[in-house]
Amino acid sequence: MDSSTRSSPNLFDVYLRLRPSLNGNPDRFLDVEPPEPNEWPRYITIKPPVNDHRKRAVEKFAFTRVFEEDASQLDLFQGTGILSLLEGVLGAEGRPRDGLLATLGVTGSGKSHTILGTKSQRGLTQLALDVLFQSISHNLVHPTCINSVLSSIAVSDVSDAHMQTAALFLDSMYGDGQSTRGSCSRAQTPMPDASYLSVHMPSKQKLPRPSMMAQSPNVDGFQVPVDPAAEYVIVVSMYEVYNDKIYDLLVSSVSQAKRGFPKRPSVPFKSTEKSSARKVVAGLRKIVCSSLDEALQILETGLVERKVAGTGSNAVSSRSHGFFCVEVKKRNRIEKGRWEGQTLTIVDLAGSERARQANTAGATLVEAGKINESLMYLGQCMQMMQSGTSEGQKANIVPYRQCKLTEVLFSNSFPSAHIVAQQHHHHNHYYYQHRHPQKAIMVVAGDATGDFNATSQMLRYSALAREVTIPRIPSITSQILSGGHGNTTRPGTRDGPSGRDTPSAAYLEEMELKDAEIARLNDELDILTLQLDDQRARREDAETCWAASEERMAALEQEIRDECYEEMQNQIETERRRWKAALDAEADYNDERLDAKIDIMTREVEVYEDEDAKVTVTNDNSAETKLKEAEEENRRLLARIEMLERENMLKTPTKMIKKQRVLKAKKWEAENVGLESP
Ligand SMILES: Nc1ncnc2c1ncn2[C@@H]1O[C@H](COP(=O)(O)OP(=O)(O)OP(=O)(O)O)[C@@H](O)[C@H]1O
Repeated sequence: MDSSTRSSPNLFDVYLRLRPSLNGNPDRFLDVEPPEPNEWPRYITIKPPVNDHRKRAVEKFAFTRVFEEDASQLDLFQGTGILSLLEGVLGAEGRPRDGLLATLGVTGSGKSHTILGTKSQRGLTQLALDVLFQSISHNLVHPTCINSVLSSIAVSDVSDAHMQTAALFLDSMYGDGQSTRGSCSRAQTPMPDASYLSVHMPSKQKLPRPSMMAQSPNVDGFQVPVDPAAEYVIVVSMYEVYNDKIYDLLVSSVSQAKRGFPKRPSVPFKSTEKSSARKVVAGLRKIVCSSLDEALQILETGLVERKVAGTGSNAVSSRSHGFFCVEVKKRNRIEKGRWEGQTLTIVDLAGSERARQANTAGATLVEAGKINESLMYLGQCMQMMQSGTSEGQKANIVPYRQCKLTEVLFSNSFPSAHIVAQQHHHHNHYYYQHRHPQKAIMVVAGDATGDFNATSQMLRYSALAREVTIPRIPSITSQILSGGHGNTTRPGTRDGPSGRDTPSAAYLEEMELKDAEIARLNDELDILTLQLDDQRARREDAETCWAASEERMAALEQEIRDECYEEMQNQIETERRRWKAALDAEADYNDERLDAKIDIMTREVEVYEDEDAKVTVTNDNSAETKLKEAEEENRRLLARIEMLERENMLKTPTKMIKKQRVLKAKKWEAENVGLESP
């Protein structure tokens, strides 16, 4: 197994750290192969537990180096090349590059122990910070000057961050009384356990005190070269990737809730105005630290937030991928130009969990699915990165855009050129800046006596190389020759002087062939069994991802339905208002028309009925003429009636009728006379 051809020389180094067995369990399924003389162990083999009779294949994995159970935190720090990572981040001697340090492992395998340490032992993060601050101590901007450079640091930041000094941030988180700048009497206050081991955020948090944190191992004397002409600042930010979303860990979810914001807002991973070519985690709170103690306090604050903000299930195991970013920014001491620099990102990846072990209830399933999904993509990316293509090609083939985790982890892993704008005498100058790909170190934590399935699955996608070997079953011939076949008499044998069977040469040859055939079939069977297990594990993972996706789709569907409903309601309301307005306008118009008609009618009626208005009417010529015509018509009609009555009387000389007609005529006359006379 030649891993040198598969592993890229500088892009990714993978170390395996084995933790001491919890209960002195002697049933190890993992063994470290003895190294070549003057070399570190690099290979391990895993064998399924003895009670699993189906599988007898042995899997062998290659790593950059394997750290056995007795390795100390300092061994890890020195042996994993973290110093060279820091050299790249400081970039004093050419080839400045970002650094990535990540840990991966099954729950309980010792990831947090390695990367963050315990109450008594510092982890790789604290050790790296210590060496960093030690190295730049003489060039660090003095704490009293931090406030004056804050705005220039903020201007140079490309990620729309909210820049703050550590002093101000810690004051805002813990209140004046608790600050180190406050009274010294507080120093005696016993700190319960402000480290990551404490699960619940106390109602009033206590400022984590560096003097109470682990001091060992000591890394005094470790130095990384710095640029003597430069002044430095260290800017720290922290976030977690949880269910494919990014959350700022330096924004307290408790105070968010107190201010009436129930949900933690997530922050985007996107390209910004100042970083158009490269995506960044945008809008984070970034803290400018002027000492190691401040940086450690920020780290503790973020770790407590990670525990508090998570779900209840988070109490035991970290379910989110935690990111701790240390930006080392520098500028020329004299020219005081633009702040530039590299970032060291330290990642504590969530424990991988087997689908069947995950709780099948709602959120937990989604969560477990998300973790498995992101770790699966991570595995794919790592395998692709280790394949022997050039860096430029890898950028195209590594599928790192599949989820937030791999996007954040790997988008910085490839060489890129991006345009930088620089202000010079009120003019913007643009130039291409070539970025070297980040250097990445992965520490895989493993327990040789832990969960075989989970561990082997994790090793499969994190190791630099993998090989399956089949242990040969003991030769039947050798068994026969050593007399292991018993007393059975076989064809072609003859009785020897001792009375034992001695097989003939032809029989032995035939047995050898059969033996070889059996061994071959066994090998095939083993490989098939192994493949089947692999496929089964993949299927389970895929099923969990599927279930998680379905749930996500259902949630999305509901969201879209709600949105559509709301939009529909809004449209209906708009339409209703429009129609109401149109109806009102119509009604107003009708009212106006009616009013106008009534007006006209009233005026007409006034002409005929309003006695008082007559003077006005007489002045009106047309009305007067009409009146005269009407009177004339009236007289004419009366005359005609009279004439007709007379004719009638002549025809029907009934007294009665005549009398009626006369009466009627008289009545008409009387009325008309009444109308005419005022
Ligand atoms: N190398 C080691 N030496 C001594 N103790 C260890 C070592 N590794 C782990 N432990 C102990 O084992 C316990 C579990 O380890 P740890 O919390 O680091 O696991 P983890 O992989 O981070 O788990 P999770 O994913 O649940 O957070 C801790 O109490 C830790 O101190």
